[in-house]
Amino acid sequence: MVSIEEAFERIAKQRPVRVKQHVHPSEAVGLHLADVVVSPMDIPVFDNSAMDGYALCGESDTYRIIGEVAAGSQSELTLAPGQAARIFTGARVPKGTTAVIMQEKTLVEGHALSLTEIPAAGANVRIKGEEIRQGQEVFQAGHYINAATVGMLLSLGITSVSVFARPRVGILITGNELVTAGEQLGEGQIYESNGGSLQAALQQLPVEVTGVARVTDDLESTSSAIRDLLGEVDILLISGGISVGDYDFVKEALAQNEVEEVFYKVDQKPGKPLFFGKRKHQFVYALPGNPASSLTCFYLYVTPLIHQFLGGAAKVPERVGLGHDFEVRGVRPTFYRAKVEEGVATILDKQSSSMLHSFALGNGLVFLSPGIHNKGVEIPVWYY
Ligand SMILES: Nc1nc2c(c(=O)[nH]1)N[C@H]1C(S)=C(S)[C@@H](COP(=O)(O)OP(=O)(O)OC[C@H]3O[C@@H](n4cnc5c(N)ncnc54)[C@H](O)[C@@H]3O)O[C@H]1N2
Ligand code: MOO
Repeated sequence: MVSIEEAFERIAKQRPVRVKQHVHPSEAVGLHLADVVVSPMDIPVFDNSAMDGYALCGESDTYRIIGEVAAGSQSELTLAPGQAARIFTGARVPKGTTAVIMQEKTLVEGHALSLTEIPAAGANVRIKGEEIRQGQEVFQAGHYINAATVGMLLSLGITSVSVFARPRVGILITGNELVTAGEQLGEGQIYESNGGSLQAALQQLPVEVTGVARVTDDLESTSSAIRDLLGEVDILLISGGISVGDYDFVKEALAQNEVEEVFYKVDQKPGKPLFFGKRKHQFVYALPGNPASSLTCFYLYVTPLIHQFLGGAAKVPERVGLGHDFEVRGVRPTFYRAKVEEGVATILDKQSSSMLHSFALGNGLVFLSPGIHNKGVEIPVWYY
């Protein structure tokens, strides 16, 4: 058995093989850039107006309006001192423009324009290249691609970026007692839920879920299902069958498939019988079958490895205040499902590892060591 810190460390030490891939920016959100991005062009692309109003040439009280430029139009208009042009936001400013005045600050009579305020030189003109220059490094390798990055790349006309590929993740569910929702429950049976909750948790991350497979509790089928899945995934998540019962075959089946143990059992509650192992460049987690244990282990120990595949850093837990006195009975350091609001954590009722309701009502896992904790102490939280 390892400590929680040791388990985190052994995962952090892994160096998954990151695969570079070229994708359209619209498919890259949530990923990290594998290479620098150098701008192929200036942004703004040309000098243009930031306002609907009038392009002016020179400083004067009145101007003569000699034409109009709309956004997207191709105007060859050139202004001489004392001349103005009607202009709209985003339109290229005519040659000779010294400033743009917004229309609210003008009086117009026919072709005569007078100003109620004198604009500073260059006012309301967005200059070609003022944001980004052609040849400039726009993003470093490793940059996290958020929605704005997608927009920025498209505004530069970029249609292909190099990213680290989404890891392929497979799920294998063990348990003879499990029945799929929608089917009839027999004696001693329960509805299967870990496949769905793990898949849902994965859907919130940039990974490719290869599928959810099911296997009965026997060594041969478990071993052959693991063999098949290891043919197609980077990370395999197995649910259940990892404890010490007579029908728990996962550990033996992993050994049969040459999956080396990195650790087995963590001194924590819930999720003690967690197994983490690897085979060459592939990783396997055998998550304890209890629904809250399986999801807790996923958030704590699977997500950091996924971030390593993607080229990002693991999330550091935030610190929040404990909203009430609380005693951790027993000897195992414990993760509790909590509702965290405005920096204050309330530990929810019904925390057994078989219970998902508190997990569903909460928004974070808080960590407490055994003993008494007073209201207001700072504790770490992993939001989910
Ligand atoms: N003698 C011991 N027994 C147990 C120990 C122990 O140390 N010694 N550890 C307990 C702890 S802690 C956990 S956690 C569980 C983990 O056991 P397994 O990983 O082998 O999981 P299972 O036995 O297959 O299932 C446990 C529990 O969860 C339900 N389950 C399993 N899979 C699903 C699923 N996909 N959807 C919904 N519910 C599921 C299953 O019916 C069991 O009730 O072992 C303890 N025992
Ligand atoms: O490790 Mo188990 O999750 O406490 O029930």
